[in-house]
Amino acid sequence: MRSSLMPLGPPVSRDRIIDTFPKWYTPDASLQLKEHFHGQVSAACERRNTGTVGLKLSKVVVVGDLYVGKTSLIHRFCKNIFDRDYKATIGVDFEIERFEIAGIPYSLQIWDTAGQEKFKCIASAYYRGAQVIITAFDLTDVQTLEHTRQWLEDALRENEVGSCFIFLVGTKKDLLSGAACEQAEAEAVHLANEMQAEYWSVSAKTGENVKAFFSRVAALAFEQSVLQELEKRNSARPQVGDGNLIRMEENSPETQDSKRPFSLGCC
Ligand SMILES: Nc1nc2c(ncn2[C@@H]2O[C@H](COP(=O)(O)OP(=O)(O)OP(=O)(O)O)[C@@H](O)[C@H]2O)c(=O)[nH]1
Ligand SMILES: [Mg+2]
Repeated sequence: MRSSLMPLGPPVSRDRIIDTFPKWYTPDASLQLKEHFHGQVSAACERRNTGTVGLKLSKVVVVGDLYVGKTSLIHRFCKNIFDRDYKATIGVDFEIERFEIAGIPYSLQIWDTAGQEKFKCIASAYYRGAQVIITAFDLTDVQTLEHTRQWLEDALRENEVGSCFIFLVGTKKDLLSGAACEQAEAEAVHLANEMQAEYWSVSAKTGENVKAFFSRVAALAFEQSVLQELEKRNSARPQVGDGNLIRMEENSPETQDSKRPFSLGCC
């Protein structure tokens, strides 16, 4: 199941309002290079005609080795806190973050999973139904980058092929600078391309890029949710066919159009 219904709440905070399509971190490893919402999505949002999108929770799963900073990244974004002390995640945890995107309410359910081997079987039970998979590694520890392939493989096994946006995120950016940072990022960008992932460097300690990163995640997931909603509606729309029969039209130009971003933008 991709998402579940949730009740409407109070207005979202100002820094969760997204009006323009958030940009990528680097064009060398980006899922989409466009700078605006898809035309059909903007039109649907203007008409407030996005169906149940505003009532659903889109699932985001964060995976990666222990100690890379998954919990810290989520806590920096959702609670604006940073804890220097390490407290291992046991199994899984989640946060719900509410946005308003192009005037439409939208929510992410962000799942924080344990990196420790002994909790892996508990955590992996929660991979299913992810719209976004975030594979995190520590920019100062190349081994954790190497392990992201395996984390991604495990998460994808529980999901339909091509149904998830994939991000590769280098954490603890504050600990690296200059040539060392460039070298680590270059290796990560290379791997991100192999994984068909979008690459970001972040720091939970300073907050660098954290909000921009999650805004990008939310906008890509939102756009996909709206397009899926429109596609569902279009393909179910009855049309009068030859001989005055009512038939379901699968190949209308509108339906074809709304499919295009999936092949371009999604993994
Ligand atoms: N300097 C610095 N330290 C960080 C950053 N992010 C996390 N840390 C530290 O790294 C350690 C591990 O962070 P966690 O967020 O608990 O790591 P985790 O990936 O959730 O670990 P598990 O739950 O065991 O999988 C903690 O001591 C954090 O304070 C960062 O951006 N910069
Ligand atoms: Mg943790």
